[in-house]
Amino acid sequence: MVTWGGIADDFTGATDLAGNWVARGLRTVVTLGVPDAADLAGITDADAVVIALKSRTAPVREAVRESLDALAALRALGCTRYYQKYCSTFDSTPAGNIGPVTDALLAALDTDRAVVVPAFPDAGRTVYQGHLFVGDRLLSDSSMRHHPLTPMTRSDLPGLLGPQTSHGVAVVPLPVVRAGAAALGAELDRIAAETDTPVLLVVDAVENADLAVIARATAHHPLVTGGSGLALGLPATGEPAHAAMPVEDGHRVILAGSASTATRAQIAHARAAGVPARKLDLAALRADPDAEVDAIVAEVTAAWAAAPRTPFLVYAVGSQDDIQRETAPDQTPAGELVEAALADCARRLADAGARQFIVAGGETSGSVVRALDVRRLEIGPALAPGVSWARATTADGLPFNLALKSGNFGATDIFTDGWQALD
Ligand SMILES: Nc1ncnc2c1ncn2[C@@H]1O[C@H](COP(=O)(O)OP(=O)(O)OP(=O)(O)O)[C@@H](O)[C@H]1O
Ligand SMILES: O=C(O)[C@@H](O)C(=O)CO
Repeated sequence: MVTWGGIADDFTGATDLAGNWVARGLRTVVTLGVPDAADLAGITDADAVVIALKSRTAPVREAVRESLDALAALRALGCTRYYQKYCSTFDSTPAGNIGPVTDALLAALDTDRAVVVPAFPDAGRTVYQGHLFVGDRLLSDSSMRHHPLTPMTRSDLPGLLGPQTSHGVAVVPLPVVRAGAAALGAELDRIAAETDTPVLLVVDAVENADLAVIARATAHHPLVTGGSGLALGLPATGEPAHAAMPVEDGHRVILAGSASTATRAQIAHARAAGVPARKLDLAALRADPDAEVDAIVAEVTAAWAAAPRTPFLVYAVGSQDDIQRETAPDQTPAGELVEAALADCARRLADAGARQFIVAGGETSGSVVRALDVRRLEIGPALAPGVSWARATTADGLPFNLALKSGNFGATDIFTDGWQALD
């Protein structure tokens, strides 16, 4: 019976949440986009279903509509609890899309509160006094300050969320969490009873033990919101529930559209280790995208011919200077060019025999996975906190091994050593 329904605002985030549910013993399926009736009928024996949307940077109305469609699909599956998954670095703008989606889900579920828990200590995300930290830095002092789509220039969650929601936002500090689930639950009740309108409750958490307390205190809440960390706070229902993941025989490719610091370090490491690589040429893409993709495919297939088991890395950003933030009004933004090119590369390289993909970046993963026409993922072993191998099948039944890596997740050697589970 499906209990949990996840609504994730990007594809890497969806596999991140799914991986953590799997780690707690929940059999979890990820659908890419809102599932139709046929997709729903194919979901059997799952405890949790995550619907991956590409709504993080979509227009607000679209993000809300898609999230409500996802909620309706999850309700149709019989879910009784819902998890709005957004980025552990709270990627959003003053317009949204975190707050508007939470408001809409609260209204649709007719509930008066939702906790806000971006903390994911295993990945270095902690919340203290309502402020979000990335490692030892405030969010606004981290590399997220320079994100090409959602630059995060402040760290206080009420300040970030306030402009995005029509509801009140309260902070529940760490000592209340450390007082245990009963005390935390009583405090959440007290705050919720103070107003007639729903309230968003930012709860501090710096360790997994704090997440376990929050999970217990919210066990009766229809809706929780956060990064994936809160899923790790659930009581384990058994051994990790990884899907069997047959290794698909074929070539390996890494597609990195992410501009994040961790991805850049992973690219530098892979290049230093001799992984054949090609950086997208933005000027060439602007001039003639098909010709640039033709040239990439020719280079990758030649490299595979020489070394069939060696992955090839196609990437967008080697250093901060590569990021083009401004474009003339009549020009396609660089990010769109990159996503379209990597999506095209994915399709063409799959036709040429690629069966094992690591894709870096949430937006990038959305574009790539759509181009591959993958409808659902079954989650396999983890490569890093928040990153798992998955078995993917296209609408035509073509199977892949796919790992969708969030921009700032994964150790430096993930592009060289992340393949071990497939060896
Ligand atoms: N040179 C560039 N100039 C501007 N934008 C770029 C450039 N290269 C890539 N991009 C865009 O930057 C965006 C990066 O977002 P993406 O979500 O893929 O990665 P990320 O933010 O690092 O990952 P995550 O969302 O998982 O944290 C994509 O839309 C990508 O196309
Ligand atoms: O929560 C995270 O940090 C990731 O799953 C993510 O959403 C990055 O795109």
